[in-house]
Amino acid sequence: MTAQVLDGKATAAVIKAELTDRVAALATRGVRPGLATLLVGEDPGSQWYVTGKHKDCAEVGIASIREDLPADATQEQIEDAVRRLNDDPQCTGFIVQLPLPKGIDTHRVLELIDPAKDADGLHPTNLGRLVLRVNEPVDTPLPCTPRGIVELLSRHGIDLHGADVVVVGRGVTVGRTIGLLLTRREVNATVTLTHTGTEDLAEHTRNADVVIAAAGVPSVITADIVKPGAVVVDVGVSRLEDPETGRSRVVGDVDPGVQEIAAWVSPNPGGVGPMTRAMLLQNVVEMAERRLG
Ligand SMILES: Nc1nc(=O)c2c([nH]1)NC[C@@H]1CN(c3ccc(C(=O)N[C@@H](CCC(=O)O)C(=O)O)cc3)C=[N+]21
Repeated sequence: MTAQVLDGKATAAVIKAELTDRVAALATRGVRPGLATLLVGEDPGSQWYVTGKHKDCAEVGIASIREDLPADATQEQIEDAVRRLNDDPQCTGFIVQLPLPKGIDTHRVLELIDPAKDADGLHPTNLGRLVLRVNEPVDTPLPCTPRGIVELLSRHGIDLHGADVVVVGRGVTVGRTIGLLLTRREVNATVTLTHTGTEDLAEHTRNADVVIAAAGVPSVITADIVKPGAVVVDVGVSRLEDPETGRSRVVGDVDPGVQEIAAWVSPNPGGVGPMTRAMLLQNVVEMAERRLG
């Protein structure tokens, strides 16, 4: 038996179609959401991601603004760019593409973002509000990858009520924040957060109904440590050089053998990545809707 596919690409397309209608409804009320990206430096991977975000915006009718700074931009120049975007009325939400070059104080840059324009949902104010109001209707932007994972599962009819979820990896963008979404009353999962200090990872994952692998370690989740019939979400992104072609390819945290034992597996690419991008658009649309009240 092979696992069913948690199709992030197809699900993201459905969400983008819904957002297209919401953007059109905003237009009738005179509002055009606008996403800006701030990219520092010439890293090809980062440029590729940013270009993708602008394409996504065009697809749903969101205006997009691109600010690129050279790799040797100073802390002050980067902070000035953030202030400009905070003040730009065309920009209703923006992201600072990470990572920033070495020597830049990333936290200082991110804390300068106007929380009402924080499209990533990673500003300390928004993370704090999420913690404080976790079981109230959330009226702040939410972290895109965790939100995308919860949406990917719910749109495949997977009920997490009472499920034992094991999260692997304690990074800020996924591991540390996803438990906040999964333990909201309307989701009601039980969450265990594991990390490199965990004594026996396998003991945790073998008992899990759902494994969310966000460690960034290729094939850390193998078939022998997954419960038969489990749901496995592959968030990890590692780049490995293919010795035959010399080209780099993306590999996830989930070993292909897991497909023989799990009930559901998210492909990578084609799973969580497209959902993250769709949730960025959703945050931007919601921020624009909130401005109208
Ligand atoms: N401020 C900020 N916000 C981010 O959200 C952010 C960031 N910085 N820095 C980098 C990471 C990475 N990230 C991805 C989003 C989508 C895919 C994605 O859609 N991937 C495709 C293709 C993967 C491929 O072939 O390379 C897929 O999974 O199918 C990947 C990675 C957002 N990030």
